[in-house]
Amino acid sequence: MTVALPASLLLVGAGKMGGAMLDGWLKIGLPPARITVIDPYPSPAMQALADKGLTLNPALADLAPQAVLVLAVKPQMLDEAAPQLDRLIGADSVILSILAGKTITDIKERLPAARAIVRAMPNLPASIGRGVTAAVGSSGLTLAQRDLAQALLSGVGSVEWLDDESLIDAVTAISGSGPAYVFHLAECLAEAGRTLGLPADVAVRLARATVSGAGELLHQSDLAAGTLRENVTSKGGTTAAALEVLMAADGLQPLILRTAQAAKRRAAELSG
Ligand SMILES: NC(=O)C1=CN([C@@H]2O[C@H](COP(=O)(O)OP(=O)(O)OC[C@H]3O[C@@H](n4cnc5c(N)ncnc54)[C@H](O)[C@@H]3O)[C@@H](O)[C@H]2O)C=CC1
Ligand SMILES: O=C(O)[C@@H]1CCC=N1
Repeated sequence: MTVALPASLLLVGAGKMGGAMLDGWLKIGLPPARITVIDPYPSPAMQALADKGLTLNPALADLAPQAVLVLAVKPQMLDEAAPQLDRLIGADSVILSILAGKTITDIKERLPAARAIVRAMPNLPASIGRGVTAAVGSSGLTLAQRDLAQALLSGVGSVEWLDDESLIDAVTAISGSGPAYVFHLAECLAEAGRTLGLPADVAVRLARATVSGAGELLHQSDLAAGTLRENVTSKGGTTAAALEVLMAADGLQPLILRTAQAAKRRAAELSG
């Protein structure tokens, strides 16, 4: 079943993540003429889209209620952004929030007119249509509104619907922030390569190709990550020697756990 894209969509905050999602929505056929963007510091890409029919920073008093309002400002900017939005919420409007930490209750407090809210946590690979988003719907969300949110979110990658909003902070710690951990792995591999004597530019290229190639293999393969790891590991070989360090009791797993716990704690601090 093809679900229609929204008749009107207001994107509040078109930075790295809002901009990435917008790119995806344009690619799946949402016409620029149906999109309005509010951002005090619009990127050149946003200005270019305005030339193609997207409405950029209009007088909000002139705007009709919107089918979908996407909240994509920093969580700390919600208080500043919200007051002007309430009158743009109609009886059937869906609020789609991607703000880390901000709960459905937090959003309802700022937008009293909101009935249907989807709290979602996407990630940056959305910019190439390869994101993963976990989402949870508020009590007032109808099936049709959930389908509309699904149509938008699946336009930028895969979607996991959750019943329990309290899990979203854990999602933020794993897949929301997760791409940064992977990019840092590429930085660490390159640094290790330099320390082992490789020219810096060669080390950067090897690390980048290794992380992206392994990621793509994981994407294309049906095999579990552990099986793919074993496929690299010859008995008594170099990878086995490396993994003895990486998989030691004080190796990567406890470090990643502490990493994710720090992110989850911060998400909780951003609520309210
Ligand atoms: N960057 C990421 O990988 C992810 C970010 N998020 C969430 O997305 C949201 C945005 O994060 P980023 O895109 O990284 O930040 P960003 O700083 O790149 O984008 C925020 C945008 O909001 C604009 N803005 C500031 N005040 C505004 C206002 N009053 N009205 C409208 N726009 C305003 C800024 O000019 C900026 O373009 C955050 O709430 C974050 O938790 C969620 C998942 C992943
Ligand atoms: O760093 C942040 O707070 C946001 C949420 C997940 C990724 N970026």
